Amino acid sequence: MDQTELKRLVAQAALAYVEPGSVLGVGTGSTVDLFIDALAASGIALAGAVSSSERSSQRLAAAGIAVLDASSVERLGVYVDGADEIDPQGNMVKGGGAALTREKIVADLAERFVCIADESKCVDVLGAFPLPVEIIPMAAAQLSRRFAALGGTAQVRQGCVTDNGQHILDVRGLRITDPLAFEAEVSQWPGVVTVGVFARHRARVALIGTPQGVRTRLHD
Ligand SMILES: O=C(CO)[C@H](O)[C@H](O)COP(=O)(O)O
Repeated sequence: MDQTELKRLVAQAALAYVEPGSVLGVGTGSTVDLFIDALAASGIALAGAVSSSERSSQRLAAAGIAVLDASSVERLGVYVDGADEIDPQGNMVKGGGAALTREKIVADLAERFVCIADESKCVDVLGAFPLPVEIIPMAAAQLSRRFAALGGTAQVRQGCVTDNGQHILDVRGLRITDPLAFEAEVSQWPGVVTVGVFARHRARVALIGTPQGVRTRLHD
C-alpha cells in the first residue's frame, strides 16, 4: 500500500469523529484534502466548517460545505488535521504546508484534535522533520542565531509567503526532547508568529495509517 493509500485510510477513519450537524475544524495538507473528499462523499450534513487555510477553504466550498469565520465560533468539538511528525505522546510538528498559524488558532478552539497521518510520520523524538516557524521577515537573521544556539540550522523557505503575509523559517538539526517547554520558550521570542511544535495543542486522538489498517492511539 503506498503512502497516498495510507492517507486515504485515515481520512476515511476520521469520519467516525465527525458529529452530524456540528461545526467542524478542518486542517490543511494532502491528508486533509483526502479527508474533505471523504467528508463530501459521506453525505454527513454539517452546520459548517472552520478552516485553517485558503487551500482547505476552497476545497470545502467546492464540496458544498459552508466555511465559517473562526471569529463566529466560540468552541468546536473536533479539529481534524494532519502532521509532519507525531511522537508517542501525541506531540506534533506541523507547518510543512505553511499553514501552522491558522492551524494552531483553529486547534485552540477545539475540544479534541484528531490527527490523521500515515505511519511514516511517527517518531520517538520530534526534530527529524525540519521545524517550520512562521516569522516576521525582519527577525529572520536574529531568530536564526537563536536557533543556532540550540544546535539548529535555520533557513528561510524560498518563495513562501503564508496566508498571513509572513515568512517561514525551516530549522534543521533540532532534537526536541521536551516539546511543551520548547514550544513555550520559542513562542516568546520576538519575531516568532507561531512555532510548528504542537504540544499544548497535541493530538488527543491519532489515527495512524499502516499496511495492516488504521491504528487508533488515544492521548488523554
Ligand atoms: O501542518 C501541515 C500543513 O501546514 C500538514 O498537516 C502537514 O504538513 C502534513 O501534510 P500532509 O498531510 O500533506 O502530509
